[in-house]
Amino acid sequence: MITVDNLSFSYKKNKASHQVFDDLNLSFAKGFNVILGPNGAGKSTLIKSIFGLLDYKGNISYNKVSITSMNIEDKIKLMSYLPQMDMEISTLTVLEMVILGRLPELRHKVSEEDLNIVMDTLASLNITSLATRNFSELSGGQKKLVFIAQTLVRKPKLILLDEPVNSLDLQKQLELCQLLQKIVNKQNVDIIVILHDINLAARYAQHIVVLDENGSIYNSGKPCEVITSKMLEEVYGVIANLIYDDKDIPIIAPVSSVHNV
Ligand SMILES: Nc1ncnc2c1ncn2[C@@H]1O[C@H](COP(=O)(O)OP(=O)(O)OP(=O)(O)O)[C@@H](O)[C@H]1O
Repeated sequence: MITVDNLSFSYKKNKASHQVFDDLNLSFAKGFNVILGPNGAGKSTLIKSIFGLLDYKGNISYNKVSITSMNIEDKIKLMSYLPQMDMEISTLTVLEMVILGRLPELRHKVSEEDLNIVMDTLASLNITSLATRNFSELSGGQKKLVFIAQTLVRKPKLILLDEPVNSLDLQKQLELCQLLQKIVNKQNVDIIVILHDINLAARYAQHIVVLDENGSIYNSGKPCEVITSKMLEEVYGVIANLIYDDKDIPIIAPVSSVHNV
């Protein structure tokens, strides 16, 4: 899966520079990976680096093949990426928006295969009824699901999702995680998802990477190894009780911030 070696990156504007990573090394596992960490830790920057949007130092590889030196066509074949920021306005319908997700595969016209993949994806996200609606008139959560559909129709080997459950209701959050789990298991796809909901991460992730506020790795491993009261206090500054369900999945019950507010 993805291995990150000696990643260093700074955002630069005019003469100012903001370093996010200094010689970061980490590995993701096959399957369902989650990146956790507080605001500003560098989670989005890490995903953007993997997708090749940033000019970083170091090497990122997928199954030992360097993505860093891969050409753009091969990168697009390998990965699809859902950014955190969504476009709000479009004159297209939902169906047209999702078909756009297959742009690299389209050969001058939309084939029956393209349409089948798009319709199957809409059905798997329970949004078939939105297909002919105008995108701009959807709710925030419905728009999010359209962007997720756009990301999935590419049928990539690696899916990168930056906070995909934001603005989804509780049922849709669970359904999306279950769908991602199904895609991982049935289609042999690896995913890396940024989540702020630690309980969702605990339930669905096979491997968790925790970044601390300095953009360093605090810990990585299986949810039950990584999600601890100590981690919640040291990384998130939160006092929390942990209980375990019958499958030994940790459930966190936050009590308070370590700061007196
Ligand atoms: N375009 C940019 N220019 C300068 N600094 C940036 C830029 N984008 C992000 N940063 C800074 O880089 C650091 C990491 O940002 P990043 O968006 O990767 O964090 P994050 O962990 O995804 O945060 P969040 O959970 O709030 O989305 C932050 O300190 C942020 O202020």
